[in-house]
Amino acid sequence: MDAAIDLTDRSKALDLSNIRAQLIRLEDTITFHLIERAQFPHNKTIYVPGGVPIPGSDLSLMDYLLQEQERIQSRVRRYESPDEHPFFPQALETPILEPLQYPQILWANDVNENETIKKRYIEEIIPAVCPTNRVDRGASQENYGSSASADVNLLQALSRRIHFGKFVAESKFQQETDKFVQLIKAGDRQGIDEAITNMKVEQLVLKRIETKAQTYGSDPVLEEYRNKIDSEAVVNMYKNIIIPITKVVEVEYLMQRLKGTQWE
Ligand SMILES: C=C(O[C@@H]1C=C(C(=O)O)C=C[C@H]1O)C(=O)O
Repeated sequence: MDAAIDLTDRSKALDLSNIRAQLIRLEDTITFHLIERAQFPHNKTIYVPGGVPIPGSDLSLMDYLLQEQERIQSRVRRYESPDEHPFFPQALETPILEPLQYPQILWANDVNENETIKKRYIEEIIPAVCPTNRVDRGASQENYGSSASADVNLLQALSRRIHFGKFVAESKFQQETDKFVQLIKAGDRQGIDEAITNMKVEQLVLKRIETKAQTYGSDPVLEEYRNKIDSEAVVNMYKNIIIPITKVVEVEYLMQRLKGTQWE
């Protein structure tokens, strides 16, 4: 997919204020996808391999839909973009569109936190945002397809947001190269984590996402349409899952940053 931030312009892509603006924009995407998913109950069956019989596949319904979505979107070069990371890399196909000419912005790395993202999404995020009090009445009566479609949109948005940590890390590396070279050469992950942490920005993110969840989750006119999403659950998701995994991406990206450089 062609990214909203111009990744064909290296200086713009590594401007920290531009990157943070993109993270803010992704808050809207994630909040609206959460509201969509929270319409439906947990529907735990769609996350269980074999829970819904799929001809020719032993994947869960959600994994199957995610894999096939990535397959078709790879054909319009979604995964050529440096800010996109597949959950099923083995399913990607050759794009039918001509490749975009991306300059080298990020250093070569193999950081991909999607397995962690998906595991925590299924085990922690869905139970927190979806009503779990309804009995699952099975495929013939529950919105399995709509739930899985909303999951795919959400997981792709969460993956993009979290892996934007690579651009943040590269930007910070270029701003304080000597400091990060020393920490990376020492293998000091804790020190790198402290160096990339900006608590003021994190607090602003949490305050903003709480306001967005409350605002987007309520109809501006009809009183009865309020709290379509649990804003506390959304804040906890950012605080305990999204921001921490983003920082893991930053740290692990930086741990690979000296490969092939004069500092190695
Ligand atoms: C993304 C950044 O790096 C870190 C991660 C943040 C996040 O995931 O929201 C916010 C601030 C930093 O602790 C940043 O500095 O903007």
